[in-house]
Amino acid sequence: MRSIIWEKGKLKLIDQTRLPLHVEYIECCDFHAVAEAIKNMKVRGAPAIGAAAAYGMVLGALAFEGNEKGAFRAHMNRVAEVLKQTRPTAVNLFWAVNRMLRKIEELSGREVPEIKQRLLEEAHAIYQEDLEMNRRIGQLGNQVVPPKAGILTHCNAGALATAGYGTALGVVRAAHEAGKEIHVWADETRPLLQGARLTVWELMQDNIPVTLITDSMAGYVMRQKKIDLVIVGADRIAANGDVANKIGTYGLAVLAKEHGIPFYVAAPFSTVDLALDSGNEIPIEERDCEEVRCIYGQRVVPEEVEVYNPAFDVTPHHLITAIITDRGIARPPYRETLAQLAQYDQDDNSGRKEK
Ligand SMILES: CSC[C@H]1O[C@H](OP(=O)(O)O)[C@H](O)[C@@H]1O
Repeated sequence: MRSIIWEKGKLKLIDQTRLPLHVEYIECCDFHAVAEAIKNMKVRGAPAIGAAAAYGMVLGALAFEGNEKGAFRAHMNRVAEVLKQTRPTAVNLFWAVNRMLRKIEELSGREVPEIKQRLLEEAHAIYQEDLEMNRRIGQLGNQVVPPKAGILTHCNAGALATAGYGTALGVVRAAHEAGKEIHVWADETRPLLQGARLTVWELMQDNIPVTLITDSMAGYVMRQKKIDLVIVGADRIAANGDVANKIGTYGLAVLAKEHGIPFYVAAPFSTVDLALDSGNEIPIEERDCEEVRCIYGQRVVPEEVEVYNPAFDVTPHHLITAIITDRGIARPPYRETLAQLAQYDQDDNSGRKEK
């Protein structure tokens, strides 16, 4: 399935808040609609948020009337700020919007109509590159998956969270396609149940064996030796290898360490933020308390109970076995190996475009 479709000058998104019971697309005709879809998690997942925001920039550009370049740039800076204010943790959002702003600067000598067309091409490139990166992540990640493995996942880092194929689930798909005997144990992932609603749905569509567990069962299934490796996605990776990911990831990493189970993170290199020295600097989104009080809009707790709802946590690098990226697998010491992979893109002669 495709979570993001550009069609006839509009952006179509699967409404992920309605899955799996309803497969519905929403149509975004302007950048405000894209911002609302990101904020309300109708589209979610770090790479998917980035791609959606890039197309949001295109919608903003197409709405600009006239050809005065200074006014166009001022307008696009306002569009960028609206999109950047939607969610603070996934660096892919800021990476994608800034890449679109750089493209506008690169084209400062061109006329506005041409800039608009080139922005659409750049958004398509971001989307297509993400798809290619995920397949590369899958290929590389397959190396760490034994011929027969129980794999624990958390949240959804699949096709729905990206331009397609997935990051953590990209590794799962590649192992399955390679004929390995894998069984996925999917954490439901409270409070919004991305694991129960999205990961399970994706894997069942691909006939990949999956068992749903509650988040609190993870330690017990590890103790029962059902798990051979844990693999999760990421929303932001600091220079020292600390990883921000869906709330509950840190606890999984501690449990994996206790049980001697390898713990992998899979992400495109655009998720690495070398400007941040450690995970202490990663902004953690806190979301509406009603997300914890209700399930599918049905309140399940006493009204007005105090709630704390951080959407992410930070897993310290010493709990992470390896970080699987499209540029290679980084292992400790991450500060050095991530910096080497950053250089890889400058040296890469495979014809891939510079970011
Ligand atoms: C492929 S990155 C997916 C990443 O994003 C999710 O967060 P959210 O559902 O709030 O957008 C989660 O952290 C996943 O690991």
